[in-house]
Amino acid sequence: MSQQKKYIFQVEEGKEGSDGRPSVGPVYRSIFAKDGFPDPIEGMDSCWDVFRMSVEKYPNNPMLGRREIVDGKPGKYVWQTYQEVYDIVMKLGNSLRSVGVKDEAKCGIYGANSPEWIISMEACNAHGLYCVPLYDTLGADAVEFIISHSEVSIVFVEEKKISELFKTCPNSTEYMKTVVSFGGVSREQKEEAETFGLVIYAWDEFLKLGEGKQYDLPIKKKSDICTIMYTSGTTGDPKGVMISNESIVTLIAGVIRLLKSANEALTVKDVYLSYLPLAHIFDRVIEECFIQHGAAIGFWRGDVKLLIEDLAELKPTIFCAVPRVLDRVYSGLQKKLSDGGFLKKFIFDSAFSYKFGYMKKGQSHVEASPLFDKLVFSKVKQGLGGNVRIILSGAAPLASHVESFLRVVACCHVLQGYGLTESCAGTFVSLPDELGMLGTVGPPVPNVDIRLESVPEMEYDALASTARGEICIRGKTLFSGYYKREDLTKEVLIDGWLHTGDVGEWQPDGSMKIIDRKKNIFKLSQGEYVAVENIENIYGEVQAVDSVWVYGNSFESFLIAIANPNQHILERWAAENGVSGDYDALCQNEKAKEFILGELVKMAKEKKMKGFEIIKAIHLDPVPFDMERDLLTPTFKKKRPQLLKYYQSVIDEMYKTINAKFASRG
Ligand SMILES: Nc1ncnc2c1ncn2[C@@H]1O[C@H](COP(=O)(O)OP(=O)(O)OP(=O)(O)O)[C@@H](O)[C@H]1O
Repeated sequence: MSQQKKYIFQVEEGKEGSDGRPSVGPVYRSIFAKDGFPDPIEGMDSCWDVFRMSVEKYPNNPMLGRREIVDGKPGKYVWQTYQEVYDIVMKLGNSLRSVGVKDEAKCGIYGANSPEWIISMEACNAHGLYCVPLYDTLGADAVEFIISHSEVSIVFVEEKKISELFKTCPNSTEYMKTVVSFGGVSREQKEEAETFGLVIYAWDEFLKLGEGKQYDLPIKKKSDICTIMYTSGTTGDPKGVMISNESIVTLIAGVIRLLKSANEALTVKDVYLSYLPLAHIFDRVIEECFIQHGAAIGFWRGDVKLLIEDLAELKPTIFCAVPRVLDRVYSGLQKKLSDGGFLKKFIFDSAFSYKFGYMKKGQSHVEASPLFDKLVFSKVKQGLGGNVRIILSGAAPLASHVESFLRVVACCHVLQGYGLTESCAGTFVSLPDELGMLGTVGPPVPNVDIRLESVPEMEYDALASTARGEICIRGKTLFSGYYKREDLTKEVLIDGWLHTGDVGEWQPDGSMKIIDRKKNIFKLSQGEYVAVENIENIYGEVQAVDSVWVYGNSFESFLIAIANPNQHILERWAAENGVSGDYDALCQNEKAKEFILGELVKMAKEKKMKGFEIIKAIHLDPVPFDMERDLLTPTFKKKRPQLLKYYQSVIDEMYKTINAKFASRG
């Protein structure tokens, strides 16, 4: 670690481990914080200030937009200005007070992103309430858990989720007393609510309660909690991450500094498509940044099949995505290319190699090939609406082949960020036009300190010349603890350092590469440690599969996998190999399984994976892993305990068959 790292500088020495504590590497900070961390904007102490100050500065700017529906058809985006939104927020706040909601009460928001979602959140911010977001994809069990755990007394709910919310009754009514619909409420729903001792209001009805009343807004402190954000639970029960005003205002200051240092900036002209769940920290902080800049936020219609159409109409300038969305963009483009015939593909591939070649020589994506951008790649840009200048991927690892492809063809910056709910999202982000940062999450943002901690059981050494270890974060963006789980807080927050559970490797330029996850390792029966996400990332590069879940446990000596094949490729293979049957039948076909397994094994060998990392059997599910079956989180991460439960019988059968085969061979 002696060489000069361009994008970070050392602020503390590393230390050898002692008293059972592992060694820690040196503490590093972004070069953009060389003269100190950026202070939050003056006068901005809370989330409420973020919004309030923008209302004062940009009252007439469009803030929240949704598509107007004319004769059942979606039309243009219709906007509410900052001032208009503010007026509704104030009314809503008065209504909240008038039904007896007190300071620091917990207020649930359950539904897909919408203007009402943001308005409800801002009303909570105004009155110092703890906002508790609930993903619209959550079922009654999870909603009940969160409402009861966080003691939510009032819930704002999307109209179509009311029935799901009622399923949590009567258990949830120990705390929940009032429900406010984002839209209307039927007479039956009113009656049902009554039977549970609940009061339910339609949106307009609730707004009227506050009319003519004026309640003072409490003074908000930086240290106040503004949100209890429940993690989506890839590792077990959701945890209530308490996020303070300070975390958010510090994060915003860091984003401004970072963009400025990279010759970028958000402006009032920026437009954002709000479709990633606001209940997740990634989208929440991006929207806070947009609000702080007086920029515009347009909402999707809540249907993934209509996303591209909403994109085309809104024409956003910044497009945030989780890798799964970008994977779909990638495979959609690949399919179009292979369907387009030899000549089109040849021209595309040639243009791609030419432009990528110049980018590798250090040219920016704009300079590398303006001609091919215009002739070949402009269609891809148009597919995203035509105005996107930054694609930001976050929340999970982005496959390198998808990243490099998009960096060339999307004609905009493609950046990858890394963070946790506990670190208020963005902790690392790659920099524009730095091709060397491909496959990394870039250097730290300029408001945190980072150090690696050795993980001896996985042989990661934070003091080695190529330093590897668990990523630890220190700074004011960190959470204030898990709500009512002091025990869990103490496990991850030690001496001010958040232990992320993710393993990283410093790169020579000061970027971080996420190489492993401490949270999902297990031992096979012969004693070998398996870092399953790492392995899945490699198998994920195989074109013949859209998604793969690798499984093993300490009672078995080998790994198996469940995969969603790529339908197009599997059907093409079947046609070429004389295998008949529809897609569902193909997924059952032994030869088809052999083909997919063969492709995965080929990749494993190419990437020099160890013998025990090579999967020995596969099950093909034609239905992609989904949220409906509770197999994915709303940010499309695999819910491993649930996957195991769902596929348990298939897994038992696979192990039985293979073990019998091994036994018969002696
Ligand atoms: N760019 C990235 N590359 C790799 N992993 C990432 C990236 N961004 C986020 N992650 C992963 O996401 C984790 C944080 O996720 P988040 O805070 O959303 O929690 P969760 O997945 O919802 O729930 P849980 O804490 O229960 O796993 C990180 O610890 C890391 O493992």
